[in-house]
Amino acid sequence: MKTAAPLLQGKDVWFHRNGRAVLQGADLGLGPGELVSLLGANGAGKTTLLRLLLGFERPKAGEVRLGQAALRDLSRRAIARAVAYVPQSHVAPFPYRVREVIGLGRLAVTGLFRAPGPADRDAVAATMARLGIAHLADRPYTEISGGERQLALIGRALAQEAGLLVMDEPLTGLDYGNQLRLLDRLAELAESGLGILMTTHAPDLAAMVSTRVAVLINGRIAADGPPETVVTDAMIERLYGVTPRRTPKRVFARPRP
Ligand SMILES: Nc1ncnc2c1ncn2[C@@H]1O[C@H](COP(=O)(O)OP(=O)(O)OP(=O)(O)O)[C@@H](O)[C@H]1O
Repeated sequence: MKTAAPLLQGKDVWFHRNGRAVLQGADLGLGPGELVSLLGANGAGKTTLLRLLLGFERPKAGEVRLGQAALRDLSRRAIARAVAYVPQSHVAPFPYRVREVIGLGRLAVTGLFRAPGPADRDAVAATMARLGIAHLADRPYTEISGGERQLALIGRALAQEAGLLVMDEPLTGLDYGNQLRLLDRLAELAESGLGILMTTHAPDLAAMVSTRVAVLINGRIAADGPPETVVTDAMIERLYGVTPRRTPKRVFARPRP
């Protein structure tokens, strides 16, 4: 990472959509070396909170701060130098090669009006090596697997040289193996100093790797702390309205001998 990441912090954030209060005083922070999972039921407002933390939307009340500055006072480029965003996995309309997708991250560093130079090509190569995807460099982004696509998007974010990474449901659509592999990569990146905030619908997986788990309920962060204190049976019931199951449920009666 280029510089120590500043703290990104949403403080008492309020936001309305269609006259409905989606966020009602949410507090959430992200610092270097943290891997924070944000849990919440469908429609709870997780993506909305991420968009506010990234400066794509402005809170109706409260504020978002990046280091010493209010986010609203910073340019899009200044924010992008500090905070990279990996949106929900998508299929690109154009078959860019993986190295080109990652190269797009350099725009935040070089600006739009300078052609990429050897330093940019080196940065892209180093990023692919770091993520173990150098062998995919010349493959079209549209023809790689969901797990590989997710790594390419993380590569694009890392090439931006931002110290903080915000990801929206990175586990969605990945098979169990790729989910675990991706989480291991994210844990390694956090150990190397990157601050990572991700939304997820997989509390058990989040609990395995996160340094903190935050829970969004009724527009507020209802809990935020170490996984073992937050991801409890009681919290799962409160979040999703179900009792967690760890043993298989027998649907059919056993045949009589
Ligand atoms: N573009 C939009 N226009 C209007 N309402 C929206 C829009 N996007 C989201 N909403 C509404 O805002 C609320 C919060 O949505 P948001 O996408 O932030 O939730 P989420 O927790 O990320 O949900 P999910 O887990 O289903 O992805 C929901 O009620 C949703 O219907």
